[in-house]
Amino acid sequence: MLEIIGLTTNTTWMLIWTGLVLFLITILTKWYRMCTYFGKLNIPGPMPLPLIGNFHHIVKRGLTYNDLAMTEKYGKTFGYFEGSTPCLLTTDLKLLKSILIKDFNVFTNRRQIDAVMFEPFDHFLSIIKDEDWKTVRAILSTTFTTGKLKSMSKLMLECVNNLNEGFQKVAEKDGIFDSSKFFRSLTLDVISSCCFGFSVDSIKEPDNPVIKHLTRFSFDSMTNDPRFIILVLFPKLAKFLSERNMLEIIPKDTIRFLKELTFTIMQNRRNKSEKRDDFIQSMVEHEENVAEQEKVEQNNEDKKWDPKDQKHLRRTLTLAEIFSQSTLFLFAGYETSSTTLNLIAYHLAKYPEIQNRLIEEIDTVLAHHNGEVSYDSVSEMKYLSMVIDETLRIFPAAVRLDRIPSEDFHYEGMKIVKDLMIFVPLYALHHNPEIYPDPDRFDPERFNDENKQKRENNTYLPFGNGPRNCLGMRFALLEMKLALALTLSKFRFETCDKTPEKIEIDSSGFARPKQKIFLKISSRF
Ligand code: HEM
Repeated sequence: MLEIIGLTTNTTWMLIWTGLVLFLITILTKWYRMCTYFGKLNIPGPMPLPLIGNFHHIVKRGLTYNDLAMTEKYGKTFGYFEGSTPCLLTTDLKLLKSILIKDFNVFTNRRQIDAVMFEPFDHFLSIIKDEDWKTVRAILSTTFTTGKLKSMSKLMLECVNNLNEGFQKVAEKDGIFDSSKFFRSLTLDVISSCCFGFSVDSIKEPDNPVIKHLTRFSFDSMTNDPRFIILVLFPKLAKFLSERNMLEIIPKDTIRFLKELTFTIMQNRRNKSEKRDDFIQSMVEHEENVAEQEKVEQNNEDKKWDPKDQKHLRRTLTLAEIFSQSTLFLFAGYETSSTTLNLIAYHLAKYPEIQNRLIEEIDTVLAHHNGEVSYDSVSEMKYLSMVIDETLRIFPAAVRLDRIPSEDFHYEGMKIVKDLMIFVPLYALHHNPEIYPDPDRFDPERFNDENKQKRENNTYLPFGNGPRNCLGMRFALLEMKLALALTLSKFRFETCDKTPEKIEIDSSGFARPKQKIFLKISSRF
């Protein structure tokens, strides 16, 4: 009996030891491959640690500050590891031109994270690839034309008026407000109204179920959120957990609620029981155009759609695809625009002379437009653009661009292999003192015509560049200009005791300030 037990115990220990040794050998082999990976491609970079690669630096310094520190240390182009995933970071202007524009056919796509390839993420324009991306991008672009934006500006102004009502109430008390909270409310209302087709006032009705569900699209700092740490460091584990409903990015009830809402609104628009100048309406109009064109084609052989320039517009989006894009607009447009507005208000409060000059411009332009804040009047406000540009330089709301090459690519002796993750660290690019001397200083003059012309292309990329740049750029700029012009025509921002002296950004990937920004608002009249 004992012999048998002894034998079993020994065998068990043998198995455990063999397992451990095999595990160690696997880790060491993998680590060795990681250590030699970039050297073989002739790309410099830091030594990785086993399993986590160089991720510990991101946790320690924060995503953006780490990008800056590594760029300063390893130069314009280098490789490093996020977990065991090799990544290339570059701020080399010539390489950027290749990646974003010249060799776009090689660098068309972004990475797909397997663990999140389910509804609504699976149809996101930002994630889909190649021809599918081209088609959906062409269809969605019909929503962001000048004509459509002019119409949408009225919906945006309704939301800015709600914001100003909120500001008025604050100004009548002590004037102190949490700037991020107010601007988040604004951008949430704008996305809800323009992209989901549903009008809300989140300052007045914070308990509205739409607000409750939409705000679930905001995330904690990447390095504080275990879900993102698993996604980055252990993508296979993330996929395994996600398939078993153990890694939830957005709660299921929120997806169900918003999907039903989108479907109902879409049906109402299709049967013409309501009409609004928003994204959903654009998609219904697109469906009608395609149906109309098909009718024309059936009746007239000569009027066939020119397949060369119109081929992508022949298809219509499914309801699931439309819902997915509305959700993407929320992801892409909510945090980015609100963070930027929050930081603009902060800088205006800190630099009263800049705010005075901006207010002067707003008053002068509005005097020529019967006092009306509109698409046309804000388009004439040059200094307003300069203030927004400089804020997005110091704090690029989306802190990195990413692409993956579809084939091996050779650049100045380096081999950029197929499927290698490529990142463009915007914070590091925008803080290069050779391009922007004294880079932490807030100076909108960097964006006057003369100074802009002096700089090379691709030195300023808050909205990316090339065919895959930000689809919502003009939408976001319009929203921010309308918000600032209307607000500053009535109010002035000031600092208060609770205003932070310096801003540090977190690792959410959105240049979001770590500190709450409290400001004071006072009525101008
Ligand atoms: C201050 C506000 C915003 C900033 C700084 C910003 C920035 C960016 C950046 C850097 C990219 C990647 C571009 C590239 O890879 O070259 C991007 C992509 C995108 N953005 Fe924005 N964005 C903003 C607002 C918005 C808004 C309001 C929307 C929608 C209404 C939007 C929709 C998109 C979409 C759909 C993409 C993916 C485009 C594609 O893959 O074809 N963004 N944005």
